Amino acid sequence: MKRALNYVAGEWRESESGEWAAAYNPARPSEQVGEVTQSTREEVSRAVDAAEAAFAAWRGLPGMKRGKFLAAAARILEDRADAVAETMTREMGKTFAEARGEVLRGAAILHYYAGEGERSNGEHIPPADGKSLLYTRRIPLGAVGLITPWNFPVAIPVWKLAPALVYGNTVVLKPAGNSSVTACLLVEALEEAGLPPGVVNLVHGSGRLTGDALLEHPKLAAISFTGSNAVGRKIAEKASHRGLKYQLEMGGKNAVIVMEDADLDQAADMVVSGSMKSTGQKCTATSKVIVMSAVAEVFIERLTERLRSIRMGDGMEPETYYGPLSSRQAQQSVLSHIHQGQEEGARLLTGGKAPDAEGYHVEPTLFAGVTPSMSLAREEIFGPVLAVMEADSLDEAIGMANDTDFGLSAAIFTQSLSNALTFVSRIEAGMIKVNAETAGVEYQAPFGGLKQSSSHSREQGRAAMEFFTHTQTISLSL
Ligand SMILES: NC(=O)c1ccc[n+]([C@@H]2O[C@H](COP(=O)([O-])OP(=O)(O)OC[C@H]3O[C@@H](n4cnc5c(N)ncnc54)[C@H](O)[C@@H]3O)[C@@H](O)[C@H]2O)c1
Ligand SMILES: O=C[C@H](O)CS(=O)(=O)O
Repeated sequence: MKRALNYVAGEWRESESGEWAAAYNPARPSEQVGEVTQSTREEVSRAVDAAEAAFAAWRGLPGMKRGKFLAAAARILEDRADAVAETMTREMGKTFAEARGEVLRGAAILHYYAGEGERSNGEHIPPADGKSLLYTRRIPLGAVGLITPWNFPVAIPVWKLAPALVYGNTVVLKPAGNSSVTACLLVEALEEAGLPPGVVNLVHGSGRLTGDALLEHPKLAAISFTGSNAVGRKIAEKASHRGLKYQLEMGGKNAVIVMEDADLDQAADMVVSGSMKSTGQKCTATSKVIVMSAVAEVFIERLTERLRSIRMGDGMEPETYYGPLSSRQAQQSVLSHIHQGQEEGARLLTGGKAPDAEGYHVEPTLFAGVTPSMSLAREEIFGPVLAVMEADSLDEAIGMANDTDFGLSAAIFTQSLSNALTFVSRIEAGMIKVNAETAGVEYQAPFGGLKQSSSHSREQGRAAMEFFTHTQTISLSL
């Protein structure tokens, strides 16, 4: 069993609080997989101090040198993919195959941002007088706080810390409680890559206590958060109160539209994958399908058949399609949404229960007859629950897909270029897919949502530079 310690100024330490939180395997709740040190406010504050102290020297390194540390960490992660993946599976439940893929995705992101250290980060602009030198440059922010969720314990911390570091910032990472052990393995890779002490710091503990301690530290230069809207709103309020730069990526209620001319087998396969992989615990997961009435019966039949063939189980077993929900609380929340859907009159076609087995499982669940006012059509469920709605036109379907406070991801299945372009031009989502599932983003492209899904900056790709740097405009008259 691993002890998740803080990593501050290059040293692994347990908290002076003497308090620990036990971590259990959601597939086998009797199996303890770790214990996580619970930081005090002072310890979080000292982590920011350490990041601030390391900032001047780190920003002073050439970008190429900073990038080489990231590339070294990527290679270490690649070498340890199996071990990190097993820890992730046993800590938060996703299948080993997905966990291993995520670790390699994290390594790929580190390699991508290593390359950023060699790319231009400013531009020369022709001056009005034709003589002076007018140009821009990017400078780092300083010590940055990163608060991350449990559902992508490697990919999300990496897609924040990699750009933060290569652009010259130092960081304090606060992972979610049920991904703390995995976060330690990530930071171990960065440490072994030779990052100087204080460049990366890791603190564990209660979200509220550590979050408040980060947000209140006068030397913190920015905060990047990924998680629920409820917490995001609190962070935005505290950050804006002190004029702190902040970035929020939050919930989603992601729709798929299935047109009459769609390849229905392809659409059914992609809807199942988008809604059920990772047990539906993705911000970009498909949660509602709006199908043209003319093909609804056939499509629902094919969807139901696929969902009933899904095998739940322990994510370490190769034949498992999806594992348990990440915690008992998550399982109960999903079951509560299912119950509310039934109370509101939606038709349960398959699933809907927790199987009589060890682990926080919920069956693949499909509802039909869902109307726009139902909670199944409006609220983020973050579980293996899919709502089918019917429409008679693309115009009606787009209206139903946009009828949400969120705007993260959306997809359409159609063979018609006209349908696809109409969808692209009118759907209110940051991530738009045609004939592909709503989940899955490419790290070299901007990622983020509209409306309440985001604070409207973008992560990943070169877009990350916008948040993790300031732009300076310089005019030299010689
Ligand atoms: N848009 C995206 O990129 C994206 C990606 C993954 C998950 N999510 C969202 O995250 C949610 C699930 O993740 P979660 O359960 O970890 O979310 P959460 O908001 O409960 O926790 C996220 C992080 O915030 C911390 N936290 C909790 N309370 C805090 C507080 N008062 N102040 C500061 N930090 C606090 C937690 O410890 C954790 O590290 C879902 O809503 C999902 O849609 C969004
Ligand atoms: O929750 C995070 C996003 O869903 C990542 S991805 O879309 O699965 O890549």
